Amino acid sequence: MNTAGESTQSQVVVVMGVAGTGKTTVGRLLAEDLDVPYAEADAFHPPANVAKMSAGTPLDDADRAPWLDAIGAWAHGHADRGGVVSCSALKRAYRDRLRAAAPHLVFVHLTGDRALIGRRMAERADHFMPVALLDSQFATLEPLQADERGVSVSVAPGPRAVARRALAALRPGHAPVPSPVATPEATGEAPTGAASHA
Ligand SMILES: Nc1ncnc2c1ncn2[C@@H]1O[C@H](COP(=O)(O)OP(=O)(O)O)[C@@H](O)[C@H]1O
Ligand SMILES: O=C(O)[C@H](O)[C@@H](O)[C@H](O)[C@H](O)COP(=O)(O)O
Repeated sequence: MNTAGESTQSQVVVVMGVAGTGKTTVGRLLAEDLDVPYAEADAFHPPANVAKMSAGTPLDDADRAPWLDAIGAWAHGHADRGGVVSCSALKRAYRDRLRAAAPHLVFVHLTGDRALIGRRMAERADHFMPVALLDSQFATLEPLQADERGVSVSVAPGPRAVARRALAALRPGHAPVPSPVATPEATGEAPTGAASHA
């Protein structure tokens, strides 16, 4: 990753993935480690979006457009200082929209299977997002493609390990091809996209 040889410190990192995958938890840890501001995607939703999800209806592209634009504006505004923002960014088109506002974004896709994420969501208290929407989140999800700057990290381990693995994957000079001592299985991370190959 870091094809341009940039320091992770001055990058804006988008922590993406389906609801309940740990974007908030891991995103905060990453921001702390990088010593950059953190922003929570849910804070950018218009109230109507929160009401819709709370009622058990998935958002559509039109609902997500102003939300993505608000997150893109935040990312653009933090391009110099760096930052970490959570955002499900489920579709390629959504990530394109974010990149249109902030071209140098790098994505950390947190991945986990439906059963694990469903359990974690069910245990999470005081959150508007119903577990019932998880199937639609997985159905909508389009993983990072080969030309997108980013890495995928499994959320099977605890949050600190996930954050550590994400940071390692983001570091300049990260091994482009998994070596025998650092396979995706061993590290819990699955490099994806052009960025992970730098
Ligand atoms: N790696 C992890 N291991 C165990 N539990 C986790 C992990 N990451 C997040 N959690 C827990 O899972 C729930 C969902 O995490 P959260 O950060 O709110 O996800 P998201 O922001 O993607 O919806 C929370 O209760 C959180 O404490
Ligand atoms: O695009 C969407 O459908 C929503 O933005 C969704 O992906 C997001 O995850 C919710 O805001 C729930 O919040 P959590 O991801 O924090 O559960």
